[in-house]
Amino acid sequence: MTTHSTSSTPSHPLDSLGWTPRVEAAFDAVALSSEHVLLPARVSAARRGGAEIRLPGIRDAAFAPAVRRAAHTDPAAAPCSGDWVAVRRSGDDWLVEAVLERAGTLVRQGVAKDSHDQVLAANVDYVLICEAADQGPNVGRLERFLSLVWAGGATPVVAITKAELAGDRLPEVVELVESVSSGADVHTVSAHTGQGLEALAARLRPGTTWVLLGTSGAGKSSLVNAVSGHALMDTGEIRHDKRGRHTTTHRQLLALPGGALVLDIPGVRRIDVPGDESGVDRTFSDVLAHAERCRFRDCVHDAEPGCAVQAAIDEGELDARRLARWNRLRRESEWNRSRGDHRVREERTRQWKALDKAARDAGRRKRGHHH
Ligand SMILES: Nc1nc2c(ncn2[C@@H]2O[C@H](COP(=O)(O)OP(=O)(O)OP(=O)(O)O)[C@@H](O)[C@H]2O)c(=O)[nH]1
Ligand SMILES: [Zn+2]
Repeated sequence: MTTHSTSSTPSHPLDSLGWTPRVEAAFDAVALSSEHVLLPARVSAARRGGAEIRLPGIRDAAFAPAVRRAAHTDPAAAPCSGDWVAVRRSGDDWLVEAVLERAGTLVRQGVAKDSHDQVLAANVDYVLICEAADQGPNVGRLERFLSLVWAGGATPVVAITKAELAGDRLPEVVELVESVSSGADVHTVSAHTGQGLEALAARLRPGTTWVLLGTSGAGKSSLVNAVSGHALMDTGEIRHDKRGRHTTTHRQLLALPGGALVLDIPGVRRIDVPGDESGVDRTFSDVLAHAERCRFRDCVHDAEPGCAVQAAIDEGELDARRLARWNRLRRESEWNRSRGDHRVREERTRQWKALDKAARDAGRRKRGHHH
């Protein structure tokens, strides 16, 4: 990697991993209360029962097999890609003592009966949502991705990839994407012609952490390579010979030459809208703005008198299909929330039962002593 140390200001050795004052404060709080000497490290890849970590000055990722203080019952508390952790040396191993508080996460909703939410990436500043210009675009998918990103607290940026393939349709594609991306910047790019790469590269500020989202073949890897000027990621053609993606040499925390970091997470196939409805609300903030002017507070924007949403549709300000998609995502979000609540309730009941039984057993033992 090229180093850009032309300025005289000494940079913190952790800067290249995305170290920030927020993370520093979180680390200090943990380190000060520990009896051990702890070092901060960043997780480049999560593994079952451990994590690959990066420490400054140590080239290769180390494997940290034990997670001491992360809750064992909740997989969401186990280290994931992008996490900052406090580690200590133990013989030849690094032990993860604590997972530091996260900001900006990407969470896969646990929708199956017993499934937990799974944190795919942590401490993410920006998510670049890639949608290929020659395939649609699929605005419904885009809205799902946007909801997911907003709910996790990261900032979405949209990239219309393979721009040159859209030909004359490009302006139409851009307009459509922009019409559903309220609040997110849209970049029109091509890894092949170089269109829009400079503008995008300017947004990849040093020390910021990015995740790329998009369907397989959307051009994510090609874009990272083109924007960084290096073949950092395997693209479609190369992978053909390798069979399958996450091979042994696969690095999940990539440092771009400009200083930004890219977390390469396994493909997000299913996009379940998070139960946290704030993501959907934020994605559809334009529709919500109309809804605020409806006559009735509990307006369902169907056929009520004085419905400002329907009025906006009649006036051509709002696409009726967008309203339909909003309703659908809100329902899904509500459903996922209630399932999550149900799971939490069941877990709590289980815990209470176990506690109750333990108390009864203890009581029985005690009484046994008296007799
Ligand atoms: N014409 C054209 N093709 C592109 C462009 N960017 C990527 N491609 C092609 O699209 C295909 C998929 O690109 P990748 O970069 O591997 O896509 P990806 O999103 O990383 O795919 P996954 O790793 O499977 O998620 C490859 O054959 C690329 O050559 C572009 O700007 N223009
Ligand atoms: Zn209404």
